[in-house]
Amino acid sequence: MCGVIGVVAASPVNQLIYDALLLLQHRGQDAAGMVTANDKRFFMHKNKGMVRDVFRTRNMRDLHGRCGIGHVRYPTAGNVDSLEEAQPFYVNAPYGLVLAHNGNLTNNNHMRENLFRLDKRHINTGSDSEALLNVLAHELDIAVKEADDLTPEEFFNAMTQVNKRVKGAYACVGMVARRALFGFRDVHGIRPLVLGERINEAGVKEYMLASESVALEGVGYHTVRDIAPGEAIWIGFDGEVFSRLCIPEGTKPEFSPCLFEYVYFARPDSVIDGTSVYSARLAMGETLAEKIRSEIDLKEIDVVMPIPDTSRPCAMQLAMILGLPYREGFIKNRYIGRTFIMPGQETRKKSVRQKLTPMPSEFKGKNVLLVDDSIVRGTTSQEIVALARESGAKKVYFASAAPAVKFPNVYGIDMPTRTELIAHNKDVEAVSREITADKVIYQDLSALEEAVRSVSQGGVKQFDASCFNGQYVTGDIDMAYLDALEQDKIDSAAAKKAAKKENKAH
Ligand SMILES: O=P(O)(O)OC[C@H]1O[C@H](OP(=O)(O)OP(=O)(O)O)[C@H](O)[C@@H]1O
Ligand SMILES: NC(=O)CC[C@H](N)C(=O)O
Ligand SMILES: [Mg+2]
Repeated sequence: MCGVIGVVAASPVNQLIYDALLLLQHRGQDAAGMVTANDKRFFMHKNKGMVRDVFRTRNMRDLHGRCGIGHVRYPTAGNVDSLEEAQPFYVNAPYGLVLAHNGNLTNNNHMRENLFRLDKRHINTGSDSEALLNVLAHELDIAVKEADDLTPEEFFNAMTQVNKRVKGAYACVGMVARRALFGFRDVHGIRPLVLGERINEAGVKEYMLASESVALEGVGYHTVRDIAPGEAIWIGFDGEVFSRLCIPEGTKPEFSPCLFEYVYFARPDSVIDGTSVYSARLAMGETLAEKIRSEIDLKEIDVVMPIPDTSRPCAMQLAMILGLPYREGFIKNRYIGRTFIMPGQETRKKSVRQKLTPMPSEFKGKNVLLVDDSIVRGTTSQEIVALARESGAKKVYFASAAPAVKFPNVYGIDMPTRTELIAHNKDVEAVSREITADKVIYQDLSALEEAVRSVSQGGVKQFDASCFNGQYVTGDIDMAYLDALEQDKIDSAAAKKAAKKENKAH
């Protein structure tokens, strides 16, 4: 679940993009990058690590220009450790293009094969984003050959072709050298992308595209609107804006934003597709409270506690509705990032204990109801229930604002194998046993969807909820696809292990 930023301004944008990327850090902690542009060329810097580690003063000094794009990466395709796959990506023709991508393509292998065989382009990394950029470059090349020059019209024609060839989730920003900033969103609108603007001191309009509204509001822009599913936008370096729906003829894709953005990924202070994430999380707390009321005698619960950070609004509202005391039983170490998006199970497990410390006085002799936004691999819940018991809790109930996660996510969340999901092939009692809770209560999917819809001002009717119900909105995912994905993961883990062994031997 990466984060992207794009800006066209009247003064240097390096610091602005840096600040906006910091506000998107929760979407990707593994790598970060920025490309700026002046009237002649691009300037790029990217590396592995968090925003603060990647951009040093000396790097910032070299990022010239008043237009630019930025990216924070949470890898879902290719090699997790690879610097080569940090974004943005660059191709030199036509005109010179750079791209930053949030999402994950579901026809990556097929596309790469076609790029090589038909378009005579070689992709030297495993990144789906680099492949996407090459498809765009190829289609732009064809569009400009037919028209002799690149205008927004040719760009939109090329984007319609891209949307024909590329499947999966993609919310992107990019630039054409010396011409424009552009952005586009896949035809189902799975990943978010929002447009903002501001008027600077000289009265000139400046534009920003961002994965989440918090990134643009936090740096002094205001939200104009969400980019629509299948829409592409072109913001010339001269400030002229054009946009068009680039949905291939004969297709009628349904708008299906990712439900997990509201559950976990997005910051609560963002508004995505007209829906406040914070209000959605409060509403989740209300519906979950009703489920708890029907499953547990409330006299059995002494106290409600959130698992910081994401579940806080939900747990708070739930406690209020149930009339139970709300307490902070776990103190979060502010210097440890999000554990779910860290690579490697060992790191994730260790980090949960580093991140959350129990307050023994809140647990001693009490029946506690712990509330989290989701239980995915069960890393957090397993550790947390053990910590609660070690701290003297009598009974430990565990409630999840999301339903059981039973299927892989193929649209930009790194959970590609069914076996790593704690609820795969297990009923709720088996999950309770596994995390050693007295009882687990999951929110029902219909209640979760209704909760988000109830606060939506943007007319969102349906969601991509594939990790809960196994229904993939792009229509190209079946058992064979999921099996192959799993095999890929097993093979690459084995290859990594073998390489490590060989390195040691030398
Ligand atoms: O079952 P799991 O595989 O452990 O995944 C679910 C947990 O991971 C996330 O927390 P994370 O620490 O990433 O971020 P947060 O601080 O925003 O809650 C999420 O909020 C759950 O707590
Ligand atoms: N989570 C994402 O959005 C990842 C983007 C892209 N698939 C990558 O792996 O770099
Ligand atoms: Mg959490």
